[in-house]
Amino acid sequence: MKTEQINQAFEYAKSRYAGLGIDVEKAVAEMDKLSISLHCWQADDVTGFESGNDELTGGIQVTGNYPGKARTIDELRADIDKAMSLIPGEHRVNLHALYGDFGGEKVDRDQIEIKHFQSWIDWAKEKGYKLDFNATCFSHEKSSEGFTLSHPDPAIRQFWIEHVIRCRKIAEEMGRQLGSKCIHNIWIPDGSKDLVIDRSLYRQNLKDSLDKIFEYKTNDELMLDSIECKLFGIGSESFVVGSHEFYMGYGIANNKMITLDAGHFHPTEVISDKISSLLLFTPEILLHVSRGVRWDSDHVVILNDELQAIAQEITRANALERVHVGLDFFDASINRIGAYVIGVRATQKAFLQALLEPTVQLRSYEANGQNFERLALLEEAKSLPWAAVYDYYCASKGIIAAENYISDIQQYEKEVTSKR
Ligand SMILES: C[C@H](O)[C@H](O)[C@@H](O)C(=O)CO
Ligand SMILES: [Mn+2]
Repeated sequence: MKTEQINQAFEYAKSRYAGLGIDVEKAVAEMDKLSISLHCWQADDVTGFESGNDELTGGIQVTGNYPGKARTIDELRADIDKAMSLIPGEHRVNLHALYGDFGGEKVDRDQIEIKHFQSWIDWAKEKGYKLDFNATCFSHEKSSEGFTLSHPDPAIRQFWIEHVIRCRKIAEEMGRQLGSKCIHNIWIPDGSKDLVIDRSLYRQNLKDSLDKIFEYKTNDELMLDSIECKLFGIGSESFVVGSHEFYMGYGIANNKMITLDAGHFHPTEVISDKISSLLLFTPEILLHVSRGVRWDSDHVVILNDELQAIAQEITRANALERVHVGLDFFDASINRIGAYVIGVRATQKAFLQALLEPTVQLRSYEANGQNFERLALLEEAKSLPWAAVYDYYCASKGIIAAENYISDIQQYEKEVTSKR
């Protein structure tokens, strides 16, 4: 696509939207404030850099063996940089505790410290990224029985409590050094393949562990905690301790953020419809933008109906500042950097489309009971020239617009990832 075409299309889009009372420049400026957190684990199939630990457990699975997976911290950082170079705006990087810079040393999870993440902070500072963080309660011998913070053995629970407290301290320091609140997410794999009699026991254990974890008070200006539920995982089909009800109850009672992962609910259940309810009761929300397909909750994000609905719910509720947006998928069957770019661009497109929606008119139709008019305008809005605005946004930020980024990724694959 040529610059001239982008500009012409944008001018047309601007006047088309102006006719509907929509200020395109304002929508673009709002979109530009949306900072998306890129999950580091897409680049290396959730392997991380712990010494001697490369088995992925916890009921999550990466399928595919496309060549070019990042094998070292330097490769992973280079891949994230490459992806960022193809995405307009300023974004964040979401790290997991198993991605520490351990220098080949065996550092157990209950021993990690800020020094193991200092090189990430320095790198982020140099590149202008902000960081988010996650405790890693899977891919470890002490999670091999399927339980961590809810384990019946108090010694195992204590090990994971210590790990999560350390992660919260690391997140706090990341926030301090980078001058931006670090979101720390807690997801645990705890659950069972088959029937469990004493569900209350495990849930009581998880509640007690979380209470102990949150006894350590962090500075809200530097970090915020979020807790993530799941319906089931591979090997935890019959029982998941941290269900939606569990974390929703805990989050509301304890003023914690709830993470809504788009792939963690029943196949026909959508997170878009949970946003306006949760925002009434929790301070903020963390979204894990993902795409469930049958049993898998982690396909590459695309611009589908649910992603559009998520963005619409947030913009219609005027809640962009209360929702943190992170990506969460892992696909090893295609170019991994391409997967990032597809996912972030799709997310940005969904938000831009939502910001360009003729919401004032739609609300007025709704208030007047003009439901045919509401449905008709919603349908027409789908084909308004929002894509021209997105291309213009890319170009205005000096980022390759439209499908032209495909050849850039092919080139990086030829020169870099295919040689790994
Ligand atoms: C690797 C992440 O912690 C993980 O994806 C988590 O957020 C999740 O969604 C597990 O299913
Ligand atoms: Mn998730």
